[in-house]
Amino acid sequence: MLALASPLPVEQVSLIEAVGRYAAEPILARRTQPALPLSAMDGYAIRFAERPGPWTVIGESAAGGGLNRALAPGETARIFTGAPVPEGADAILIQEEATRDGDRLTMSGEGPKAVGEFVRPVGGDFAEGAALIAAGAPLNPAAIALAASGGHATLPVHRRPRVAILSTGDELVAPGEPTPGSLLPASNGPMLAALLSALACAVADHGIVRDDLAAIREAFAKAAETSDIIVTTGGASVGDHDLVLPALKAAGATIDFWKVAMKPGKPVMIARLGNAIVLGLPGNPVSAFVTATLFLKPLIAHLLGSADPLPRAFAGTLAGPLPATGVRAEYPRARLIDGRVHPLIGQDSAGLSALAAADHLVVRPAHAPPALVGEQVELLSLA
Ligand SMILES: Nc1nc2c(c(=O)[nH]1)N[C@H]1C(S)=C(S)[C@@H](COP(=O)(O)OP(=O)(O)OC[C@H]3O[C@@H](n4cnc5c(N)ncnc54)[C@H](O)[C@@H]3O)O[C@H]1N2
Ligand code: MOO
Repeated sequence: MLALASPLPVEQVSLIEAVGRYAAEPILARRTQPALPLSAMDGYAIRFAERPGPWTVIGESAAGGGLNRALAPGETARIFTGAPVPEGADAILIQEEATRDGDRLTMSGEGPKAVGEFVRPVGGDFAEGAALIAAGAPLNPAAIALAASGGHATLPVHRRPRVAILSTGDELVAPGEPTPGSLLPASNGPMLAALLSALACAVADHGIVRDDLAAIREAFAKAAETSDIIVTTGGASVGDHDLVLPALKAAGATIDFWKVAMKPGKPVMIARLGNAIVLGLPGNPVSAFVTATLFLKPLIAHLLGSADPLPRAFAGTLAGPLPATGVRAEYPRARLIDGRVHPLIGQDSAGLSALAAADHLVVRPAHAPPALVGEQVELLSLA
């Protein structure tokens, strides 16, 4: 799926607009941090070899300022956190360990233990020209701070994918509407919109489309004009009213694959329609959620230029048993409590109650024997 499309075009955006995206090229430091040796504490700038004093206080260095001359032997300067350490000083005596009487200062506590104590050296964080953020690395809040500190007000990133959501099914009504007979609220649209709201993308909800070949085909053609990704739910399986595949073909799409040996999620399909990638997700709410987690999220990360778009599994210990698997890999919903994996009751593909209680998916390979309490399993976080 990832090979079907390349990261979207690059744009230069403000730091805050870059959050949640990925660096489109290596971000280099435009300045050295710290640019001068800075104090890490409030106290006095001293020469280490002169402990325990006494020293004569000759002035003050505050953040944003500095002392206007070097310290001579026997001299010290009052200094504050973030202030430049004057020439001639090589350590900071914190004020809790100092006694001052007018201009006379002596050490009353243990004092610094080595030359350089509480002095942040020039370039201790990074030097001008250093690679701060690698191409394809996530621009999380820490990276944004690093870029700002490195002298950047804007960053090169890939454009946000535009994602269209289409819910198919004659049985669906908008959430909150009456549900007489076999009608039911369309929950997949809001679920996908919620999942996407945490990602750097622009979402357009195209609403509910009836189980009608022409209607679905038209909805595809319209969505393809303005979307990088089209996500559908429902109508993906083999029933007479499952029309997403024929509608895609009628719209001129190239089908890349249909059906994956996974449970839930078996009927998932991937296609190309014009410049858009189509993800046909199953209608069952849990199947739609699991396939959105395993396919849609990585696809968005890939289009945003992530160097590492796939979810990363980690190991956990089972607190409850899991049955043998069949021909499909399985992704049972579980809750991690005190470091142990509790599989949830109600693993049906339509069981939203268990899904909402889950914070992890267990990854179970196909043809696996039953997994017993205490056994190690692979986990994917839903956070
Ligand atoms: N004979 C077979 N039948 C089925 C197979 C199969 O291989 N052979 N696969 C099953 C599997 S696995 C799944 S998963 C489902 C997926 O079916 P569809 O993608 O065609 O989904 P629908 O039939 O349209 O709906 C399934 C289910 O989900 C409800 N639904 C649909 N959309 C929504 C929505 N937006 N919000 C809430 N609920 C929704 C729908 O009412 C159905 O109950 O097929 C199996 N069948
Ligand atoms: O794949 Mo379906 O998602 O087993 O219910």
